[in-house]
Amino acid sequence: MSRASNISKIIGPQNLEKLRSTKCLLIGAGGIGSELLKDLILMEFGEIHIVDLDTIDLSNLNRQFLFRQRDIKQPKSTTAVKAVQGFNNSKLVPYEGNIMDTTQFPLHWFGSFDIIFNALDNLAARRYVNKMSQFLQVPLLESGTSGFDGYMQPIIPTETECFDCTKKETPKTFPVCTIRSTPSQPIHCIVWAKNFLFAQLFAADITNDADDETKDWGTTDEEEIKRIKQETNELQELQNIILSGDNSQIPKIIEKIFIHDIEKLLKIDNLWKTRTKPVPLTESQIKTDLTDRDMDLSTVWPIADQIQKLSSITNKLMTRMKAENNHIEFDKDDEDTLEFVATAANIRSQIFHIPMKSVFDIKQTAGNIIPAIATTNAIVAGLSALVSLRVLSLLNYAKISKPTELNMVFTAKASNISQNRYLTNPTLAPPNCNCPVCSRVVRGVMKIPRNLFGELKLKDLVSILAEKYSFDSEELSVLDTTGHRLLSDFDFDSLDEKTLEEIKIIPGTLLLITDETENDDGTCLKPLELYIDEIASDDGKMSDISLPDMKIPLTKITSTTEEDNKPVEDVVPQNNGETIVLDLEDEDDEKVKKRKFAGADGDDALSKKSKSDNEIEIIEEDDIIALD
Ligand SMILES: Nc1ncnc2c1ncn2[C@@H]1O[C@H](COP(=O)(O)OP(=O)(O)OP(=O)(O)O)[C@@H](O)[C@H]1O
Ligand SMILES: [Zn+2]
Repeated sequence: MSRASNISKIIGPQNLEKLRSTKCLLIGAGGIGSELLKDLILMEFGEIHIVDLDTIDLSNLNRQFLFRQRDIKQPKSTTAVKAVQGFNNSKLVPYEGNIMDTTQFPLHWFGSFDIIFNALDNLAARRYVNKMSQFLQVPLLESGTSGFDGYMQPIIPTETECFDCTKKETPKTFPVCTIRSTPSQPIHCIVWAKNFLFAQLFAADITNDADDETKDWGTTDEEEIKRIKQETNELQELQNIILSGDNSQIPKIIEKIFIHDIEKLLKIDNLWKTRTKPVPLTESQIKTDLTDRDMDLSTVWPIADQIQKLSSITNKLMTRMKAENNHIEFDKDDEDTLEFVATAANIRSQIFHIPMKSVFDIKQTAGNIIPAIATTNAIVAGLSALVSLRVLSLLNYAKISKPTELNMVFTAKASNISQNRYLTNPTLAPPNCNCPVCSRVVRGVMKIPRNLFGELKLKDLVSILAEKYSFDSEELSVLDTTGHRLLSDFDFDSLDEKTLEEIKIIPGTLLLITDETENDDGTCLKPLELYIDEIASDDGKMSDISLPDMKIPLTKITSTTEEDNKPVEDVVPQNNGETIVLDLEDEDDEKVKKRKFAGADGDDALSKKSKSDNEIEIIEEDDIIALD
């Protein structure tokens, strides 16, 4: 029996025809994405557009079954499409690119799809796609896995919870001083070795922000801050040694980092009142032997071997610098960079009385590797594909009368199967009325003729919006949520005379417009999120600018504290109190809004970022870093 007649039996010939004319977007061609692509093809979706920004790595091959050894370094999206050509009746369209790139993937492009499948691995992209689905009211099937655990959540905009209705694990930030002066866990040393030492020595374009007065050092101890700044400056001298290619100076580099810098730290008495003092290396421990030896990456080496390996690997990287334009990025799959970070982290651990780890273990941490299980990916992708039939109302025997009858799925105590069901499938909840993404704002698209971006001033934009929506222009704040910048509010108007182009409001920018006026009854207008789009015209006029026709609803004023953002129910599976991070990472852009609401001020607001460039982001739990 043919595949089509099988599907036809299940969903009926009419629904099969509908499925064959359905256009879907699949974002991510990794573990879940490869599975989903196969599933969607087998179900005979009419068009499948697949986006991925990455190329294939050796480490993907064990579970991303569409890829082979010969595909390494090839783009995932196009390779995945090539791999399935043989059994495919769907129209397949691959794209190499970042789904958040508004030039390649503008809002209206998302609008051409009937349904979106997320098969991503990071919070930023998930949140972005969630927002696009909310803008356009396109259903989204969100999914993720971590080892044996996984989840799949259909999101029907305005009807069911969105991705941001529930609180997600967000990366934890370590104070600079913990990383730079007082590490107490292996991860502190790994972050130091990767983000500070390696970046400073080998990423030549690293900016020196040691003099940044506004930087949050995580300490007010002047002496300590002074030491951190001085250390950064001195490291730049070490980078010069690396650039010189003079390998006779390698022992000097190691001596400076693991003896002199530690001795300086020891002089800051305050740091060691309640902590065990670090013990610097001794000069006799520092090797001049630069021979590169093969070592077992799964064992913890003695300190002498760590030092010898660090010397030899520094030598190797020094040589590579010349050939690689004086810039080497850390890459978990680049053994030299990994071994540098691992040995430097371990030597620092030894100095601070922290257990050392094997290179293999450090690779998991520094490379942000969350064990991926092919079967979990297959289960989650399969559920996502099957549930899409209900979302699209193509399963006559499982029709829903309202979207909240749909189910989401997540594993419950997957690693302890005997005591629990493997899968839990609660029905969907309605949107969380406190959700900053789907409930607290109204949305729309503002279309501006292309030629006006260089003419229209911010103040013109403010008055157009004020007139259209009866905002009080004096009380209006404009926040660029894409670039995390406050552009204008009642006590910050220095950008008002600038053109949109000058302040980088471009097609794809998301603006949050808030009228801060509080009515007597404690209500205010809901904030408006606008997607800025262009009209492809070079002689457009102000009257061509289009804004959605709508009345902005009133809302009760609530404070924007963490409490308010509390989810109705936490749907991210919890395992015996342990946090399971479902492949989430990156920043919480709502924080930016909150910071702004709390009163971002001053002329530096334009350059104000959500976090300082040097802040180091870590997901909870010892072994997962979200750094890149
Ligand atoms: N912003 C984005 N735009 C497009 N594709 C993205 C974006 N962010 C992540 N991806 C893709 O999503 C996929 C997620 O797949 P998966 O979780 O299996 O990760 P992986 O990189 O393939 O595996 P691992 O991280 O375990 O080595 C990746 O192929 C990644 O390139
Ligand atoms: Zn929401």
